[in-house]
Amino acid sequence: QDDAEIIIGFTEDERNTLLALKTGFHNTFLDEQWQSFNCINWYGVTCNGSRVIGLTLENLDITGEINVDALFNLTALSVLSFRNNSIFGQVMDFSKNIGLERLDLSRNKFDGLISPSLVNLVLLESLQLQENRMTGPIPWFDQSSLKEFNVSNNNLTGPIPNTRTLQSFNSLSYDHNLFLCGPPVSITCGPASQVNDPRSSKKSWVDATLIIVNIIGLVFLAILLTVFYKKKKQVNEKMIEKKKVILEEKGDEIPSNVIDHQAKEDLGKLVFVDGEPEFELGDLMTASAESLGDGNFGKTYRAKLDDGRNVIVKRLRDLKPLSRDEFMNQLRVIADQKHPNLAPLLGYFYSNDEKLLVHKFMINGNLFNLLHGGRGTRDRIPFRWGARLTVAHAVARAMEYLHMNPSSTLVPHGNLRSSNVLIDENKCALVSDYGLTAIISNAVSVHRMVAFKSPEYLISKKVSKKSDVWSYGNLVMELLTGRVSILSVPQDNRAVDLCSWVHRAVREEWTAEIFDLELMVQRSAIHGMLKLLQLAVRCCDKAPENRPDMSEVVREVESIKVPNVDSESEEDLSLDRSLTDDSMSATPSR
Ligand SMILES: Nc1ncnc2c1ncn2[C@@H]1O[C@H](COP(=O)(O)OP(=O)(O)OP(=O)(O)O)[C@@H](O)[C@H]1O
Repeated sequence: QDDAEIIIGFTEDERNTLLALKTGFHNTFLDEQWQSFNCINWYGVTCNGSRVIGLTLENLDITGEINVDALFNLTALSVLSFRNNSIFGQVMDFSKNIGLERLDLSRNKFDGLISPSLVNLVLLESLQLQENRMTGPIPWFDQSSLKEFNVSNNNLTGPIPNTRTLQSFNSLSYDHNLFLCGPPVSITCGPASQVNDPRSSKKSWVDATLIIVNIIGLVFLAILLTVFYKKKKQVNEKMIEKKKVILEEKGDEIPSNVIDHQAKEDLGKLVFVDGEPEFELGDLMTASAESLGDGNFGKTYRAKLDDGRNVIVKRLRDLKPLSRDEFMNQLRVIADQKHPNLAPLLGYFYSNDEKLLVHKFMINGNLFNLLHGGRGTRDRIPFRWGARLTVAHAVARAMEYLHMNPSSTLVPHGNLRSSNVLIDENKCALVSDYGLTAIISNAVSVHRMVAFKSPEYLISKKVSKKSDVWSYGNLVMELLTGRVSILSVPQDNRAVDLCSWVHRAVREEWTAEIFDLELMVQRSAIHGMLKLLQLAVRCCDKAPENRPDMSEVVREVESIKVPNVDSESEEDLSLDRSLTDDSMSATPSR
């Protein structure tokens, strides 16, 4: 036998397991390092002479996915760290790694549930799962060995189990999750949130029986309600018909609230903002749908109706516990806000299980993609100064309107960011996702909405219209610098805290580097760009009272003049004119 083929330090199964991992990682560094037959030469792998006991692959930019059963053969493993990579997919199953003492998967992109196999690791001392995308509840960890524990910055939900181990860590271990409740965090759990001790089989059996009895009761109730509502609907329809006949006989116009009333009485019907139903819920359900993303408040789909029309459907989640009437009232307030620079709501839907918003589909996508998409490629369409100024103006006008509206909430938008500015078929900028603070649960708003990242919220837990002004300042800085704002995509590794970055640039006098290079081709625009930058800096002032209000912002943006490109001697490098200065308009032609 050839000497080189003698495996030293680990078993053949272990070596093959590591090679399989390496294949999934697509990491050239490991490809070079993990080759020999002696464990001692393998980067990040620790062997005790015959078995693998440690695997530490930190900060290596690994981007692959790991099979859930990938570590089954590493049965002697006591330390595992994949800290600070970009590994995605479900967390692995550790049921065969019973000697594991330290596990660090922090700062990756793991999603799905925290593996329940971890609760059986009786030697586990340290568990670091922070800064991932894990969902669902925290399993019932009660091993006394566990001394370090961190699940912060994930999307975990539900009550924190009441075990001595989990209760011994402070709230920092649980910070920044979608919705964790109960001690040690300060959010109280609602009556519906209950977590069961999985070891209490008797209790589970009693609970299961109760659940079955409840389900039978609910089914019965549902049948009763359906019969009741059908009857009620028939009576209502007859009454409305009668009312219409009387009004017609009298020669009166039929009031529009007859239709509204009818919709209100009809459980599970789409309510259209502007009068007559254009399609039914059934049409949406049978339409072919493409997912556009999983936003902070639900999934967004583009649905193609049978007649070829596209509409946007948002399936809302994490709402306040609103009754049907409260939800409908709030939606009516949102629907009543009409401005040429606000993305209009077409309709909405409420049932116990489903809350939907229907919007017009904006064919030109969002401002984030317009600003950052295709950079460094030939597909990039230059986004010039005049067009950016027009967007700044359009957004300011929409925000001014929201702020002047008498029915506006404490923070009328709450979540102004570049992905919430849409571009319509006329290249006009429209602000979307306004008014949601009124319906989204406070815990989620606090974690996800831009206004709650403002200095005043961090210091005094207060937001106001001026928090929207701060968000606007950040958005304008994103427009001027062409850098990804941390408020737009916090997890993007290019993302920058633009307020601090611009302040530093101004303080250290490297102002020339502030502006997006794409803007610098038009030298005569510098004066206007500096004016807009000064305005953005004021909007981002730490003290809300020093920020201008939105009306003042509109006036200042309007005072900035766009130089006439034709009269300039300078070179405009843009070949594709489709998104240059003249093509963007502040007001859509409808
Ligand atoms: N009416 C629309 N027309 C076209 N694209 C839209 C429309 N509404 C939303 N989108 C796009 O769909 C994607 C998902 O939107 P969604 O609002 O769910 O999440 P988001 O904007 O990324 O974050 P957030 O939940 O904080 O608003 C985004 O790229 C958004 O720009």
